[in-house]
Amino acid sequence: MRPLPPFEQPLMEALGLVLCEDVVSPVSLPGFDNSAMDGYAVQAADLAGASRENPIALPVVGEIAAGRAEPIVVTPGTTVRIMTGAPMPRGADSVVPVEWTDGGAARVHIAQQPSLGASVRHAGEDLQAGDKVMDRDTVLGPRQIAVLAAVGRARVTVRPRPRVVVVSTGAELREPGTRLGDGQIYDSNSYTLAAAARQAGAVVYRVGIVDDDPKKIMDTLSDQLVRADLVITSGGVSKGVYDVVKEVLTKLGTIDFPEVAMQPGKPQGFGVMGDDEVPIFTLPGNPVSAYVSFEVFVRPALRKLMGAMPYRRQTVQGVVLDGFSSPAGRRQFVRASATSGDQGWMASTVGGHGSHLLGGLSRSNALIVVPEDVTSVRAGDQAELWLLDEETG
Ligand SMILES: Nc1nc2c(c(=O)[nH]1)N[C@H]1C(S)=C(S)[C@@H](COP(=O)(O)OP(=O)(O)OC[C@H]3O[C@@H](n4cnc5c(N)ncnc54)[C@H](O)[C@@H]3O)O[C@H]1N2
Ligand code: MOO
Ligand SMILES: [Mg+2]
Repeated sequence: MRPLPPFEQPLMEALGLVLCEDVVSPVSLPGFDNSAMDGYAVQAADLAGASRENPIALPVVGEIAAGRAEPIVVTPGTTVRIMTGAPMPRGADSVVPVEWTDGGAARVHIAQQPSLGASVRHAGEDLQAGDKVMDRDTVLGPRQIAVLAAVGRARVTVRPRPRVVVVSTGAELREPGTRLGDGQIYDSNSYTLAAAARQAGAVVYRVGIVDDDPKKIMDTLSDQLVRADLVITSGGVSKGVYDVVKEVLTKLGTIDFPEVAMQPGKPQGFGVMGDDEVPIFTLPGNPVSAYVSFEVFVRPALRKLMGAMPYRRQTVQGVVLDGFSSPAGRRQFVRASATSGDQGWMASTVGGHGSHLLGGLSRSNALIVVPEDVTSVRAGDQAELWLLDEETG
């Protein structure tokens, strides 16, 4: 699986994406000497000895607002009213803030001498034309977008959002908003996975429900391939008579269906489909298994397609507040509610451990990771916590 080929995007569309060029600034910042204060541009030497008791009066020979380039010169013994961000007039070396003055328009009384150069922001003090301001592979967030805009970039070269097709398999599934018949349940997985993929930066096509019918699954997946950079299915990968996803995909692609030593999320599938070798994850159907599998396998894969390498999940160490047992030989991901306070991170389990138990999922914001060789976690034990809801734009 390789990162998607880069293309040029308008700056705002690049939010959350990975930069694919080194950015060199064509301009200096600031671009010109300008005032840091609303006040008066002066020659500091004119104000020697100025005090509240004995202010020095200067004639105001003009005014410069931000955005104006007035051809005014501050000669000795004169001043120009100036606003924050306005270009410094020739001749002036310092700015007196309006608070040190009586605010006069034609003539101003100044009660304090500024130090030489005070409140002047110098051309190029922030960065120089020709400076490299950003490295390729940077993930573009608000702070990076700020710098790109400030140096005048309207478009940047980034890797695109992966197009992700999400399919739920299962004859028992119905769309939310419709009536359930006997034995039927609402399809939550396609929503879970679509939401998670979109939040991770993908453009998502939620195809929804396909029956456990090999031909229907085959036709749907073949049809969807044209618009997919990645396909995610859920359900039908265990040992049931109607778990037909494996059978179909063996014909459509080169896919492995391993059992992974984790809980939830034991039955998994990953491989490539079609002539373009589109990657596909076949996640287990149990709702919590599907979600945890997304976090463990799909999120890093999306980041790789987007070019962010290597993917490093933010994890913290925290104290587990309630004890539980954990299966031997499987890495367990336990949904939890985590908070950080004076004592560091603390986590309580929510909603039970069964991979069908969805009720508590909405109250969780973390996963407690229990290593394969640990079979019991006691209240007060330290554990690794995965903080969920990482946003990438
Ligand atoms: N004999 C065995 N049975 C099972 C094993 C096993 O090792 N041997 N593994 C269990 C584990 S662990 C898991 S996880 C599940 C995986 O099942 P499948 O991937 O085959 O998924 P399904 O059978 O289609 O569904 C399982 C379960 O999840 C519900 N489901 C499915 N899709 C959705 C959806 N889109 N939205 C909400 N809920 C969904 C489905 O109704 C089933 O209850 O297999 C165990 N069995
Ligand atoms: O591995 Mo299954 O995903 O535990 O329920
Ligand atoms: Mg099954």
